Amino acid sequence: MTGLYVQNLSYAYGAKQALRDVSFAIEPGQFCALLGPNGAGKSTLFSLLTRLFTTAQGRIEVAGHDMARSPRAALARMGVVFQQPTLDLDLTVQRNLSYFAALHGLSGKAAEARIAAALDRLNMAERAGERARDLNGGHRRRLEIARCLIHDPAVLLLDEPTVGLDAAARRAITDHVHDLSRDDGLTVLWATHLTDEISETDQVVILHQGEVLKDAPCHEITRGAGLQDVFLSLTGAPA
Ligand SMILES: Nc1ncnc2c1ncn2[C@@H]1O[C@H](COP(=O)(O)OP(=O)(O)OP(=O)(O)O)[C@@H](O)[C@H]1O
Repeated sequence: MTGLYVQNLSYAYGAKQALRDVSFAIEPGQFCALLGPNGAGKSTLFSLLTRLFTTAQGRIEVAGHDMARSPRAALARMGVVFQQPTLDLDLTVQRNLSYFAALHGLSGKAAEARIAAALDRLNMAERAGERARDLNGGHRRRLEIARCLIHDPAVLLLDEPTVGLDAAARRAITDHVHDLSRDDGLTVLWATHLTDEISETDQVVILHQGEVLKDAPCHEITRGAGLQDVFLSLTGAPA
């Protein structure tokens, strides 16, 4: 299986319980929005999914690999875009990608082919020779998404990837990642607090104060109402 499974996950910072018995499953090729207001626990969940933190309470499975028992295999199948950009701004687009490819043991023709395919996928092929510093915010984010595809992951995790972007760039990035799930079969977990990034057919997991309040297709959660109104009434937070 190539999906993402989270079962009974809990995590506390000392006395502060950040996640409480969180469970959800994302089937292969599904786009799932993790929707939660500030402080809901999204970043804590991402830290557990990327193994920055570990917990004895609960289970994570990535593309069939148990995170606790086979962390290397699980992480190898995962592409991650963190909330804070992590590009080397002094390197070209191509060098940013070849550096990342080398970290994953890819070099030579194999690396070149994967880099070309990833740039093409994000409509960035003509930017390969530009320095990352000279790209606008939207293209820098696209470059980070291209980079997370290089090692051929099955599951993509994106933590509020549109923060700081204007409306057009936000729309472009959101559309690109929806395409990756629909056309390429990638399983996507997209953390956000912005309901307009979510499509009717997306799975939506609503997280609030460390607990899952809803886990269903968007249209089942809204039943004709606006997602923003539903989210607001569930969490009491401005969407
Ligand atoms: N290092 C820490 N020590 C203590 N409490 C923490 C720590 N990091 C986060 N928390 C608390 O855990 C809860 C979940 O935080 P988390 O950052 O995971 O939420 P979030 O949904 O990612 O929010 P945001 O959108 O603001 O990043 C919050 O109540 C937060 O204050």
